[in-house]
Amino acid sequence: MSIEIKGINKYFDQTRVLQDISLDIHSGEMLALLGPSGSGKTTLLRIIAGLEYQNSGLLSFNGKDVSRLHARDRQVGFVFQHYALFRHMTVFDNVAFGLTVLPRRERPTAAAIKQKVDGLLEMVQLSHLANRFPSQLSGGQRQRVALARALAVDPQILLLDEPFGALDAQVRKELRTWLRQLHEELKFTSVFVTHDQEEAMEIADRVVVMSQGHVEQVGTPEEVMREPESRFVLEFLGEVNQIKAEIKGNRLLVGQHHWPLEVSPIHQGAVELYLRPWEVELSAQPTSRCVLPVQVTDSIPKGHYWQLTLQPSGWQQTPLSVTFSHEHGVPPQKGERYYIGGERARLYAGDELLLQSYPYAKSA
Ligand SMILES: Nc1ncnc2c1ncn2[C@@H]1O[C@H](COP(=O)(O)OP(=O)(O)OP(=O)(O)O)[C@@H](O)[C@H]1O
Repeated sequence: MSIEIKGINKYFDQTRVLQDISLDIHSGEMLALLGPSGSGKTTLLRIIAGLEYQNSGLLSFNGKDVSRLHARDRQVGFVFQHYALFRHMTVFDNVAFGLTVLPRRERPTAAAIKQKVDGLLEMVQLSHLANRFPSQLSGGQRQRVALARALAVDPQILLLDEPFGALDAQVRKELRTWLRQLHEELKFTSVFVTHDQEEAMEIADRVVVMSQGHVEQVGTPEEVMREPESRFVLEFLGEVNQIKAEIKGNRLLVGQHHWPLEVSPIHQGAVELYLRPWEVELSAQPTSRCVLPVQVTDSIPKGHYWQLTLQPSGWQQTPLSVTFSHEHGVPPQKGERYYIGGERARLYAGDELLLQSYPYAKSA
C-alpha cells in the first residue's frame, strides 16, 4: 500500500512542529525517518498511524484519503521502542491478541488463530518460547514478539518507532538484518523512525532526513550520503572535516596557505571547506593541489583501510579524520608529515553552497 503525504502541517499549541511535509512512500518500500531529536519524526509517524491528526494537509493510502480515519481502521501495525507487551499474557496470547479482539464477524476460528500464531512464531524464531511470559524473555526476544503481534492482523503498513533503540549493539544488528529479510518476504510498506544513521543506511530503501519539522532531503542511502543537498545533511550524515577558509580575490586561503581558484569567485570573505574523511588527498611533498601541512598523530589499521588522525601544522587546532585505502600504497605512519588537499571539497558561505569538486584550479 502506498502512502501519500501532501503539505502536512502540525501545531502543538502555537508551535509548528511539522512544516509543509510532502512525501510519496511507495508500496512495499522501507523508508527511514532520520533526524536530530525534536525534528518531528515521531509526530509524523503518529499522524500516519492515526494516533495524532494533522492541522492541515492530506494523508492518503493508495490514493484514498485517510486523514480522518481512526487508527484502528487504517490497517496499520506499530512497534515501539518500549515493547508494550501484555505482562500477564504468554508470548502466544500476546501475538494472538489482535485477532482475538476482532469483532465476532471478522474473528477467525480458534483453530485458524492458532495456525496463524504458530506460523508467526516460527517466522520470528520463537516457537519454543510460546508459553513464556514477557518477563522471561530477553529484550531482543520481546521485540520480536512485538513484531509478530503487529504482523498478526496482516497490516498493509508497518510503523516502527526506534524499535531497537533500547537494545544492545549486537542484538540491534541481528534484528536489523532479520527485519530486512522479513520485509523482503512479506513486502509490507514500512516506515521507521531512528536516531541511528547506520541503522537507516543499512535497512532503508530510502531515507528522509528531517530537521526542525521539515524535510531536508529524501533519497537512497547512497544519495543522501554522497550527494547531500544541504549543509545540514552534509554535517548531519557521516563524518566530515570542516576547515575555516577565506576567499580573497581569486584565491582560497587557509591560514597562510592558499590555492588559486579555478572559477571567478562570486563571494569574498569567510567560507567553510568541507571534506569527507575519504576525500582527503595526501602528498609527501607540497604540490599545487596539496598545500596544507599536517602531521600524522594516529594511524590505525581497520581491515581494508587505515584510519588516520592528522594534526594541522599551524593553520587550525582541530585535528582531521582521514581514511587511507590500501590501494593507495604504504599507509602513513604516526609522526610523518604530509600535505593535504581534496578533490571533492565543498565550499559553503553560510548555508549557501559556493563550489563543489575541485574548488581550486586542477592544473594550477
Ligand atoms: N504532545 C505534544 N505536545 C506538545 N509538544 C509536543 C508533543 N509531542 C511532541 N511535541 C514537540 O514536537 C516536536 C517534535 O517532536 P517529535 O517527538 O516528533 O520529534 P522526534 O524527531 O521524534 O524526536 P526524538 O528523536 O527525540 O523522539 C518537539 O519539539 C516536541 O517537544
